[in-house]
Amino acid sequence: MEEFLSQLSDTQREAVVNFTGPSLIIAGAGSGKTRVLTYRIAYLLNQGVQPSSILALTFTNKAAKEMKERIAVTVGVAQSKRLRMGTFHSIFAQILRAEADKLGYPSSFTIYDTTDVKSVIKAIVKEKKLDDQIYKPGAVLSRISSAKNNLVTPMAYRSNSGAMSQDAAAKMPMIADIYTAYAQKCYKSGAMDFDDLLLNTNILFRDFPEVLAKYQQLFNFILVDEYQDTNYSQYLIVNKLATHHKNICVVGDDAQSIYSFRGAKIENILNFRNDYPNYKLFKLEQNYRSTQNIVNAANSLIAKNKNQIKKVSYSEKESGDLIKVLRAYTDQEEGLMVAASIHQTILQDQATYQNFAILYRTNAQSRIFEDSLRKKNIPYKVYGGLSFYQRKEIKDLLCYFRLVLNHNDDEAYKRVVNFPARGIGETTMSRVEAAASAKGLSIWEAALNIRSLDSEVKDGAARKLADFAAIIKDLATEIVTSDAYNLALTIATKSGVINDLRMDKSQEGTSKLENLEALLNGIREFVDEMKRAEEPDGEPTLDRFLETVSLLTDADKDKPEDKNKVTIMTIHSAKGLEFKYVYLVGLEDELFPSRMSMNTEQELEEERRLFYVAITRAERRATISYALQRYKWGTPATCRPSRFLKEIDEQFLDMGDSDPDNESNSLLNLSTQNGGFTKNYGGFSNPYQKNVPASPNKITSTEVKTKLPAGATVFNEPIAKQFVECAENDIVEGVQVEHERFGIGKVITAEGDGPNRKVTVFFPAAGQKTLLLKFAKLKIGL
Ligand SMILES: Nc1ncnc2c1ncn2[C@@H]1O[C@H](COP(=O)(O)OP(=O)(O)OP(=O)(O)O)[C@@H](O)[C@H]1O
Repeated sequence: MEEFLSQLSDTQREAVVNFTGPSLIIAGAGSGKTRVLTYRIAYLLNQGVQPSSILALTFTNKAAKEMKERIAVTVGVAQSKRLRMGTFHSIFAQILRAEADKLGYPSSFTIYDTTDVKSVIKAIVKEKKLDDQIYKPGAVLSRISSAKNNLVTPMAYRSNSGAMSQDAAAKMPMIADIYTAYAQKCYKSGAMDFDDLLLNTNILFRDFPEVLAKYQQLFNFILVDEYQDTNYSQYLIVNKLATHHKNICVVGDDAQSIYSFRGAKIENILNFRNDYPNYKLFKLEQNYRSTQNIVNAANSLIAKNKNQIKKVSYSEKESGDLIKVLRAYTDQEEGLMVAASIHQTILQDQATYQNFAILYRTNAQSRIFEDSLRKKNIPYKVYGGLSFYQRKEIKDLLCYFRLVLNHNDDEAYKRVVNFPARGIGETTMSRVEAAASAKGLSIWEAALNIRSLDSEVKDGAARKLADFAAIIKDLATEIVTSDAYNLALTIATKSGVINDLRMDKSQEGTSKLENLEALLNGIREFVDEMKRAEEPDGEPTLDRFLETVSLLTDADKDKPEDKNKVTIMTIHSAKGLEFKYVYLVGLEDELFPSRMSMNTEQELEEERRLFYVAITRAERRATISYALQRYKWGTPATCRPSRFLKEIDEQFLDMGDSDPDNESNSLLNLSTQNGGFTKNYGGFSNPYQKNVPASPNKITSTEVKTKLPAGATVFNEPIAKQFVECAENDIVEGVQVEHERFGIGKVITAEGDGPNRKVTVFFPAAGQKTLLLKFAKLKIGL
């Protein structure tokens, strides 16, 4: 024990050994809060505290797993495996399963993912004959989710004047109706969405004091990581559970609160002192991750936020490199510059791919970086893309699993009833759905009695529905005797899914079959792992597996084969992670800070916190980039460097290459008169005003200037003396070309033959264009 305590600083050790009563650990970025939490738990176990009486709530399942593994090394697996440790959603899903009957749910309730939720909402909007252009599933979902996270039930919603007037202002006055119908549909389907897991836990604790008392007694020590990003619903659960023993320890950094759009309330951490007046405060201020320049730059920016708990974050590491700012003329060029810089760093520093992360504000920015990394043969992984479990064939089979376990799951029923094809058409299904809605039944129940509910359904169709039900019922008989893997395999076979894909000999069919195999292998691993771990609270059942899949967060989806790759992700997903080299890209106003979050000071403060999180992910070097022109809806638009650039103390920045007098780093060496890049910079002064090319002839992006001035250079090479006609295949990557309208440019890619040859050219005066040589007459430069 002494040995691991010696791995902590004095302040960290204090935060570990003072484990009774309420504790607030305010931890700056990189100050070792994960280490402190892990050791605090290990310390508790070492003091003889029962593992089952410790509840530790983390932000991702991956974080919980890693912490458990570290604890196991210190105190042994026997102890660590009995800890209640995981995300809010996974821990309370388990508690809800154990207590489901009290709320009228089956213990095998389904957890609806976002796709399911949106599909339910779509069906309701259709049923109610509302305008689907106004009541878009995403917008409706966000209203419902926000209501749930503030514990506003459908009944309370109508009398909540704030919510109602907000809906009226957004021209969506029917949200209350949709919310009510949505809650009813989920209930009769025996399904909960993510927000329900928290809302229903609160309802359970409110309506069943004896249940609350049981868990209050049980959880003697409660620890919450990333407390700054808890929402109201989570806050209440924690507070209720802690009232008995009051051994509550929350860890967080108000400067890293970045989830207000999901209902997170920074007030939770700011108000801890009021909730527990006799709390102990521990401030972890030394950053062990980053160099001094990185920490100081981050501090200089976050200091602009008014709303924060005072702390001094410092690093005792070397001062390190200044934060390099890359200025690109276009988004395309930004991609190339970042890829080139990664390539160069790998060679210079002997770094490996996994040391790098490219962080951006919105997912849509990923494509450009994917393209540029691919061109340089740099392997990468994108977080937050379409997950394996959302692929059609995988989701189909998962829906079979769900339906077998919970026949009332409407979304699963609709998805698989006619897959593989069973001749159950849309007409039959819309009749079944209408009957179910009219009678308040699930689709399963309505389908079983369809002839008596809707006499127009033909005997043949009713028989097919009955045959389908027989298959599902037959599969359900296997639940008790089979583990997850055997049950999954039986379902995949008897449902006809595997056979259907086997018949499809196309490449796509083969790859779908391989995906199914991967899913089944995954289930086998899950079973083996659970058996090995001898988890006390559960058998390796299929519903357990489904729950694990439903509650995966992006961070949990990392695959072993993706280990040594550059990571491309949003800043939100980068929370809690660290990389030697971080590229923070797209630092332009309206992109970062986002256009959606520039309206109030609070919104801007959250964007600033996002920037703080991003920069503090870097251990050794942080690089920032921005482009002066970016494609928006198919047309190039000029951009203005982010206001945050101006807010960072200049002394920590290296503006070197983005100086117009010294543009050697830029792949483009444009003359000062090039069209499309001029912009009113709104009087910004240093650090980047000096980088904006002076532009005597103001040309807007729509005015294309086709001729470059004599002596101008393109791509750091002199412009060809003359341009002549040539064969299509002579136009290859790297050559200079001239286009009638767009002027002179350089070929970036070329593919295909003869007149069908397709080329992508960057024209300094007109941006990037993809042209078919059949139509575009290009001359080649000599
Ligand atoms: N006492 C210490 N001595 C040396 N290194 C430490 C110490 N404490 C933590 N570290 C290291 O510092 C880095 C940051 O620690 P950790 O990830 O726990 O920070 P954090 O507070 O969770 O960061 P963030 O909130 O920014 O995600 C890790 O690489 C960790 O190993």
